[in-house]
Amino acid sequence: MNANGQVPAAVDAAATSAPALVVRDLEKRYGRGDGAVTALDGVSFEVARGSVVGLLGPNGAGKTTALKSALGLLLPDAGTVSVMGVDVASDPKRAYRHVGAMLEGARNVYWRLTPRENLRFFASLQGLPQTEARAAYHDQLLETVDLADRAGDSLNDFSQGMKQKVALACTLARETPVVFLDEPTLGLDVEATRNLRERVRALADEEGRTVVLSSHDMDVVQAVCDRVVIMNEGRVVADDEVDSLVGLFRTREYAVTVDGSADTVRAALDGAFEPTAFRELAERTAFEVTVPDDRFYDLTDALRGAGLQVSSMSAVEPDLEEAFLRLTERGGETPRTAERVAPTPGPEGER
Ligand SMILES: Nc1ncnc2c1ncn2[C@@H]1O[C@H](COP(=O)(O)OP(=O)(O)OP(=O)(O)O)[C@@H](O)[C@H]1O
Repeated sequence: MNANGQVPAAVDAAATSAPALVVRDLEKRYGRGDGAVTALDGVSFEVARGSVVGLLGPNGAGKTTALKSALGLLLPDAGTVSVMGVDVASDPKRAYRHVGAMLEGARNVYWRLTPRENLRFFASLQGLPQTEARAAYHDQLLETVDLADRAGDSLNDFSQGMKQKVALACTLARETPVVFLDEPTLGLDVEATRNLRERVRALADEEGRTVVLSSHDMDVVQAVCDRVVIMNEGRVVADDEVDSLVGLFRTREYAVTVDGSADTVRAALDGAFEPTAFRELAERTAFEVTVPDDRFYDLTDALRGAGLQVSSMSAVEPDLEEAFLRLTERGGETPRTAERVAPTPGPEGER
């Protein structure tokens, strides 16, 4: 719950049932002629209300350009964005009332004010009255970023990391239904990172707010996000639940140990599979092998045919980092695996 004990920020009538964020067919090129860079090449995705969605991609994938377009800070060449049902291009002020953003490199806080004064200031800009409940909410936010004991000190003496924490708390103090966080854990220490993870989940689970999070920290993304949208070279290459993306690769890579030599394994599998990471143990050989779903029994048959007895076989547990690397490793070309996770048109389920 927020300072009012309810879902924050009044939502206007047009916005009552639309998804929190709808991005449709966004295109953006920077520059002209030979030097032009295509930053967004037909980007579409939706974010359901009350969910936490990670926007991921390697450097230059177009994440910041997409977020800036969603905030109306940048005009796309084509496509539309709506926030809580409000079209950003035709009604930017109304759309902006629904969204708070902390963009990388833009830490807009007032150095002469204290953290508590900053929070009050950003809340009042949003038209939120100063109540006791709101003051208590601000204390909670300062706890989250581990600055409760510095709440009354001037920011002038704060380190960069501390100012960033204040900026994060100020973004949340606007109590907007949608929050964009660009690299929110950059520069945060372990304790503050853990608090932030919990706070982000609480924003969605307890306050019903929607968070779009861009981060290179896959542990954070895997821990807090319901879904991820992965971009590469200006396109969406995956849009799915975190568990599904990780699961895409779950049954594919196996760690195998057989009774027999590495040479026998190579002779049995080479040409048909690509065994790697060989380790010869006494009388046994351990190796890893990637197997397409429909060829698992070809693998076991080939080993058995060579007289090799399998003493252990386990799926190598992938994580989001592994999924991310596999989905983006092939440059601009959409990876084959992503065809299974490409976004399907149609509304997201409301939570
Ligand atoms: N103002 C600009 N002028 C020219 N090219 C730009 C500009 N801003 C971004 N680009 C280019 O557009 C592409 C997408 O950049 P963008 O910053 O959106 O990517 P990103 O995914 O946010 O990357 P990062 O993770 O490094 O922040 C890149 O090739 C980048 O060089």
